[in-house]
Amino acid sequence: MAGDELYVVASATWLPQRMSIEDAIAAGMCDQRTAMATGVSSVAIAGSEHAPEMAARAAESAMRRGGVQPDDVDVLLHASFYYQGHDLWAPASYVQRRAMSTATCPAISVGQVSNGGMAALELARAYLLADTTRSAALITTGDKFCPPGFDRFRSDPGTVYADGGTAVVLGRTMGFARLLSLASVSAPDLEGMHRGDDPFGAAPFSHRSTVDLDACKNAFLAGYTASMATARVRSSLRQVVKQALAAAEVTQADIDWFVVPHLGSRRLRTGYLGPLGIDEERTTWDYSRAVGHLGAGDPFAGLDHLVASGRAGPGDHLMLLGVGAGFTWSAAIIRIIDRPTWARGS
Ligand SMILES: CCC(=O)NCCNC(=O)CCNC(=O)[C@H](O)C(C)(C)COP(=O)(O)O
Repeated sequence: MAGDELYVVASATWLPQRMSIEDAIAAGMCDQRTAMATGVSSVAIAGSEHAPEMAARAAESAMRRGGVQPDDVDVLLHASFYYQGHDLWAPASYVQRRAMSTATCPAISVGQVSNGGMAALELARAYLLADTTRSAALITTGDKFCPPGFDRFRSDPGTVYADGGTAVVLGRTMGFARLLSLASVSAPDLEGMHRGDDPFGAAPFSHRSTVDLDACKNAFLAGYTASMATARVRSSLRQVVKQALAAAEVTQADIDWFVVPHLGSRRLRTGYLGPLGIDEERTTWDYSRAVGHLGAGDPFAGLDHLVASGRAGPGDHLMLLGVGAGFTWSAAIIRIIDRPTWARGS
């Protein structure tokens, strides 16, 4: 293997139990209109589990699947963006203690809102390539979008939020897939989309008791019209896809699967399927609609689903797409090399 080849050695997802959308409607958590508009069929909703615990469980599973020992890992990057359970604390170190207790490598938290997993993957790649003595990185994500501060069905209309953890091991040793490229593009002129005209506060929830991204978006769009924002979003997405394809020396026609953000059906169609001209059947939509938006973890959950289910196999090219408030977009191209022993059909 050449010096700069990096592989996905293992992936894993830890999800709490699913609530059907019908039960969510019956419980008064979701209205029929939201169910119809988002097309979501069920949502992973944590009970007593908390975000870093779910991340640690995914990490333990990934390390077991990859035969990775704590001392093999040179950096742990934990991505999240909602409350991790304690006010001033190191969730990445909690994940490290739970999943790799004897490790002494750096454990770092990464924040890029819903693109945090992809940002961590990009940082992990650079960290490993910066020093040939470094061999593996463990990337985890974990979030729990629970009341009182978050309404998973109403805080961000168009997206239904779910709870869960994901993990990926990126390394120099041979894995089930090779990371061919990863590109990222940002549009900081859109950062106000998730801030609106709220004043800066002195403590969380100093302006409202529950996250209301629709209020922020509507305030922002008063000055930056929806059509301008939509055009900016679409052009940035196309740019990052073009960069990732070029760096991998493949074309979009070579992509067998698109791992898409777990957005509602309208947002997915208008923001991704339409602008990129991709068929829903070539995406992870039928999986994502049954899980919900896992915060920073969608790309890894989708990758893990395609591989573990056997739907993605040797020779397949996957494009992982991430988007985060800010906005930042990332696209990664990976080629499946082998069907891991933990995958169906192996
Ligand atoms: C806050 C969590 C997070 O980082 N989410 C990723 C960023 N949000 C999205 O990509 C959702 C889609 N939203 C958008 O593309 C822009 O807000 C648009 C372009 C204004 C469309 O908004 P919509 O009409 O879908 O509410």
